[in-house]
Amino acid sequence: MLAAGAVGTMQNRSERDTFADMYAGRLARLWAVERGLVFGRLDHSDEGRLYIGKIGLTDDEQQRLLIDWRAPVAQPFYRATSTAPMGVTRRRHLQTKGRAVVGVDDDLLDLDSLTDDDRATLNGEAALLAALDERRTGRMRDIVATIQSEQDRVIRSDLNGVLVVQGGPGTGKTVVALHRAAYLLYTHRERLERRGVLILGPNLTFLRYIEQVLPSLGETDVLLSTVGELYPGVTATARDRPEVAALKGGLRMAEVLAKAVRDRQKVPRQPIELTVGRITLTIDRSMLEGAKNKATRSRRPHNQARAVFVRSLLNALARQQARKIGKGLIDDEELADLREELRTEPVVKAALNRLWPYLTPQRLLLGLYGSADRLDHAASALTPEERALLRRDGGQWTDADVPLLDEAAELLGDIDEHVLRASALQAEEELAAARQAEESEREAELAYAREVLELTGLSDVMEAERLAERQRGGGPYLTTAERAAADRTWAYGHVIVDEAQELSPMAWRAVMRRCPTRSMTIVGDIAQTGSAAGARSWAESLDPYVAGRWRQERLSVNYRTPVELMAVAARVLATIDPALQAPTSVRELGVEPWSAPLSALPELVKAEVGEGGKVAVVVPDALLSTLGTEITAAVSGAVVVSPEAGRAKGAEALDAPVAVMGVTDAKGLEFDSVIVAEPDLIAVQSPRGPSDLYVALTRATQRLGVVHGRPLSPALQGLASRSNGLRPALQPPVRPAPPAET
Ligand SMILES: Nc1ncnc2c1ncn2[C@@H]1O[C@H](COP(=O)(O)OP(=O)(O)OP(=O)(O)O)[C@@H](O)[C@H]1O
Repeated sequence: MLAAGAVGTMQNRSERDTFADMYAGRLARLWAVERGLVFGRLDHSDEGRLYIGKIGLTDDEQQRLLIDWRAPVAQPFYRATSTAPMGVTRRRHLQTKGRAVVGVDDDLLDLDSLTDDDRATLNGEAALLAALDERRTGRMRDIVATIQSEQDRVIRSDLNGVLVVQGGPGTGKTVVALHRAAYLLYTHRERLERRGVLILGPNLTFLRYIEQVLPSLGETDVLLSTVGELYPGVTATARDRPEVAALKGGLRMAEVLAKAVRDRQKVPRQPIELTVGRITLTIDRSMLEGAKNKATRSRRPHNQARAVFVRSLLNALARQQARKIGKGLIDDEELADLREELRTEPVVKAALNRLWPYLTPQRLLLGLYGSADRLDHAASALTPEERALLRRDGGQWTDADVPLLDEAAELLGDIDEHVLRASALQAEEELAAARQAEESEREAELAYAREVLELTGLSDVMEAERLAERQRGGGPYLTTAERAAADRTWAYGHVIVDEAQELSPMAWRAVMRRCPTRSMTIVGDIAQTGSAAGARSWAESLDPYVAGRWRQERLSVNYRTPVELMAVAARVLATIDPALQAPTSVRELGVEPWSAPLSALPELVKAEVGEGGKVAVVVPDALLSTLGTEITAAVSGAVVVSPEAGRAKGAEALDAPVAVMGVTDAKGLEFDSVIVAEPDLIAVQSPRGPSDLYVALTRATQRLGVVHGRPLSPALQGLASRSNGLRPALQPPVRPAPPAET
């Protein structure tokens, strides 16, 4: 298509582009599923043989060659057992390298047909254990070949309603949620392709970690985002202290914002005098009250109610003007003429802007944070100490600000497009004028113009404008996910929230707005809640929206952390709440967790790197920069993930041999080897510190150590000590039996 070049009529060209896009998409999808394209075979007692793979394929005669794993006929591959064989006599797992089969592993489900030899070599779990033992690459991989039955139930659960998937660390919640997205897109293609699927994750590094999974399943059009990226045009680059995040995340902020908007609709005590030409007009209190009442009764959001306010006030002023110039009673037409004349008078415009300003969410929020007076008024329901926590001048947006911006956008409503365009143009003109100014003035003016754009949120408006232009003007084709990402009011067909226990009540409001049909999958573990504003129970988070209408599935088997490591984590879990149950690990490796002095950290990191695989050092937030510097100086290629790091840094950390990070950035990730520094400092760094420690201790797939200067708490005492590069008590790992020969 591309070689044909851009020739012919406009229609020809546009057809060519459409086909080129379509083929490119198909090609990308086929490349993405190349690894492990076919991984299973089902032998049925009656229907013969079916091959199961990542996508469905037919030959030129439309004969089925490969069944998509999501198709209903593929279900026995995941669900059949020897007690309920679902018509299957044998299930075969195929391991491939490139296009060659390198191993097979059979489950014989019809036990009567087994020979004695079969019985001796039968090992149904070999494929799973082989997959779990593989070294980590820094990116999550799909698990289509080894989905377990309890996971399959979650993946194929009905599209409608809210499904909560509760499970301990490593139970596959994330990977299962991603496979569910692929399954739902396959089964409800028509509905979901149009409305899109949104997946929310806890941080940008995590999004990088999971971003390959859906493309590898042939699905490319899903939007991955964090709550901090949910508001188009704003990127949260800072993190609030726990007490500030907790305050901003609380529902009281909804009322504070509503009040802050009302406070911007002013009725001054003193009348306002305006000189228009040779006469003086007066805006008095009763005119203002009347206009404000009409605007409030219109029940429109602030920026749209402004039109009602302005019209009412201009009518009153026009009548006053008519009286003053001796016209007495005027008809509607004359009234309209006078009103339009007044509308363009600079003094009138300025007065209207003071009385009922157009507001962007950014301007409202910064205006509130930036003024102690405004805070005292709007946030009178908060204590003085709480109000002080909100005070700030400018600065970067934080994750906790984003749901507040979203809430403000609801209260304010959109600004008329022509007003936006005019203001954006004006701001751009100011910028251009500043560029031409004298060198000495230039810097200051430029900075000012930029600040204006930034503070008023017009920089985003212009972004949005450009995007709208792309959409209108036949620019590059936008996918559903791209269009949805740019539109704050987009209603998704399905929303998946991962690490959902971290969402604050204000964040839930923002998420629920994006899914009016409430078709959602909520994935998380209440015991891992780290955010001070996060959930203490699913009911507390969800009942305000779907009371009695959400269903829960539990995942109980840990596929990540070996038994030896999980035993340590379980002791920490018991300190949070003795009633909490750690998931059961599926593997035993014979490698004991160890402890060592903090001073040995750089040496131990080197030793771990020497053993191979990806290494993470999880540290208390307060020590991130010192320990980060120490490790990057000692180990080449080590990368520190700081809260400000964007997606690029996150990806760098995943690819590095060693990554140093706080617990918030380690959420949802996994590494071959993990060293937790000063565990007891992690446990006290925030009110949810013990949960943070539990998260840190459950990130490893193979090896775990702790280094400490402070005494260890009882839960961590008794670990084998390791002060040099040597690993204590290394025992030969218990390996599963080799797969059956065929
Ligand atoms: N059926 C399976 N086959 C192969 N690997 C699996 C299977 N289920 C889970 N895993 C692997 O187990 C690991 C943990 O999965 P995942 O990260 O989804 O767990 P999680 O429940 O989200 O954990 P956490 O709550 O700690 O973030 C991943 O490496 C995943 O690929």
